[in-house]
Amino acid sequence: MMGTAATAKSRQFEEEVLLTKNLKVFYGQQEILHGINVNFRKNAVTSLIGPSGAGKTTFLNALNRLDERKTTITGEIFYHGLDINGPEIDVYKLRTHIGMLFQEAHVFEMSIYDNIAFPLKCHGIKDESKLRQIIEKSLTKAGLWKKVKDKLKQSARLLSKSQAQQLCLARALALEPEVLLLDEATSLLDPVATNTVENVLRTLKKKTTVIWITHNLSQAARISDDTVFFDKGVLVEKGRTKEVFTYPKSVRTDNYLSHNLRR
Ligand SMILES: Nc1ncnc2c1ncn2[C@@H]1O[C@H](COP(=O)(O)OP(=O)(O)OP(=O)(O)O)[C@@H](O)[C@H]1O
Repeated sequence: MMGTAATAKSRQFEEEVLLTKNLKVFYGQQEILHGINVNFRKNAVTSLIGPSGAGKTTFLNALNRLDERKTTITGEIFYHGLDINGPEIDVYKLRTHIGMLFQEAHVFEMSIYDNIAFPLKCHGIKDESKLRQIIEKSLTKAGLWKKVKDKLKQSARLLSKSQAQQLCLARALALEPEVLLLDEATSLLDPVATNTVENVLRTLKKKTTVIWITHNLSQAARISDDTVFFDKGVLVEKGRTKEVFTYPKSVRTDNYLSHNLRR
């Protein structure tokens, strides 16, 4: 049994799904992120907003160890208290807990079915009926099941851009990640698909911590519980979305929002 102090610590990690401490990211000699300290609330949707070049993507990629060959990282990123850059961390496994969706849909050169089945098989799920069950469930969650249920064996390349992105969302959801990172994942979608993804994010937050980058400020205001404003590699402000949008604490946030919300 754990002692009281250990129990309190594990409870703290339970709540602190993901947090960064003095996180700096460098491309070569250039420091892009200047010491980011942030804690993401469990099962909340957090929007990362800010001007182009602020470092949002660099930050998001660091949370998934995506750019590690190109960047140098100092400081720490903790996932339930574990330093994700620690030597004992299996990146492949980490990414089953922290999933990611990009602006462009990256479908595999495979059937719609196999696009979802492949990663599941890699993680040891081989039973066909179990696979079918997960595939149907995740395609339903992503709002695509009805459209593709009769053509699961067709190439995923035949899907429209929006449908391909929904397939990528289904693929990410199939692994039931605890954290889902999205980098402008709806910016190339049609309005119907955008609405579907927004609804998925709303329902996901019962079980999932969502962190996403969006340039669409009304979307951020609509969907997210919390908002983080980045500018020039600095985290300028973080708070409840309503507060950040209504009473920003920083003049920099205020200027950015008033300039960009009007457009
Ligand atoms: N591969 C790279 N090599 C060198 N510098 C890079 C690289 N990728 C990004 N940068 C630099 O890092 C800084 C932050 O870029 P980043 O893409 O993280 O910003 P962003 O806020 O996501 O911008 P956007 O909203 O336009 O996507 C920029 O100055 C950019 O030029």
